[in-house]
Amino acid sequence: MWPSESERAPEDQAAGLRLGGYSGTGPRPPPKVIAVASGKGGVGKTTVSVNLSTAIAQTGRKTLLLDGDMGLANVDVLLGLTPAWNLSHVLEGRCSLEDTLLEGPAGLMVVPAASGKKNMAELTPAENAGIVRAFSELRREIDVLIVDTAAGIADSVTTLSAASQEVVVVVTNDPASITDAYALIKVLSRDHGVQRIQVLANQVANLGEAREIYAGLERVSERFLDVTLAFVGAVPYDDWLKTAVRRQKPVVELYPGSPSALAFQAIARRIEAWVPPTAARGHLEFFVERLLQQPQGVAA
Ligand SMILES: Nc1ncnc2c1ncn2[C@@H]1O[C@H](COP(=O)(O)OP(=O)(O)OP(=O)(O)O)[C@@H](O)[C@H]1O
Repeated sequence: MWPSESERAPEDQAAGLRLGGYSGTGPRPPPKVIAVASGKGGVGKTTVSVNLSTAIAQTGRKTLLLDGDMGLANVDVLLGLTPAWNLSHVLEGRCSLEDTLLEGPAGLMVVPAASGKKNMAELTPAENAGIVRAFSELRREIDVLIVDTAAGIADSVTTLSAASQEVVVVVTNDPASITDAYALIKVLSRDHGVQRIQVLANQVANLGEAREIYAGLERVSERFLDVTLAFVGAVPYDDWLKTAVRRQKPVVELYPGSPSALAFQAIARRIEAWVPPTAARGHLEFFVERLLQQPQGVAA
C-alpha cells in the first residue's frame, strides 16, 4: 500500500511547508545536482528524470534537466520538444548554452543531449574549456539540476554520476534490472568514489515490493561494498503514465492525481529536504569543474 498524506515521513511534511522558489535574502545556494542512472535500459530512467524534474519545477524550484544520454537521447521525445541546438553545437561555437535551452512544463528548462559525442571524457582540452565557459556564462538561476544519464556503466554515466551531489539509481523488480543496478552501484562506489546512492523502485505493485527490492540491494551492498544506500521512494506501475508517454507529456502534468504522479510528487518533496551543497558559488561552474576533473571510467 502507498502511504497517505498524513502518513508521510515528518521530513516530507516539513519539506512540503517549505515549497516554492528561493526567497532568501543572501546569495542563492548552489544548485542540487542529481544524476539519474540505471544499470539496465528500459526500466524507466528517462521517464523518472522527466517526471521528477517536472514535479520539482511545479513546486516553484528553478529546475534544469540535462539530457546526458549521448547515445539514445530521448528527453525531448518524452516532452514533445523539438531541439534546434544541442551541446555539440555549443562546443562547435555555433550557439550558446542559452540557445539550446528548451522550455518544458512548469518552466522546466531542458538542455538536449550532445549528439556525436560518446562521452564527456572524449572532449578535447579546448572543448573542456568551452563547456566550463558555456555553463559559467549561463546566467539562469537554478535550484536543481537533474542529469539523465545513459543506461549501464559507460564512462559518460560514471563521469556524470561522480560529479553529481546525489545519484538516483532506478530499478524494477526484474532480476536483470536488480543485478545490473548492483553492478552500477559497485562501479560507482569502488572506482569512482561515490559514497551514497539513492534507490528508486519503479513499476512496482506496492510499497512492500519496493522495500523488498531495496532490502536485497542493501544487504548485498552492505556485505561487499563501501557505500551507503538510501531508499528515495517507489513509483507504481501505472497505465496513466503509459498514456502520458504516448501523448509526450509528463504524467505529473497530464494526470497529477494518478498513482505514479502522486509518487513523483512525494519523491520531489523528499528531494526538497536534501541539503544543498556547501560550495561557495551559486552557479553551475562547480558541477562542470567536477565533471571535467573525473578520471576516465574503469570498465568493470
Ligand atoms: N511507472 C511506470 N508505469 C508504467 N510504465 C512505465 C513506468 N515507468 C516507465 N514505464 C514505461 O517504460 C518505458 C521505458 O521507459 P524509459 O524510456 O523511461 O526507460 P529508460 O530506462 O530511460 O530506457 P533507456 O535507458 O533504454 O533509454 C516507457 O515508455 C514507459 O511506457
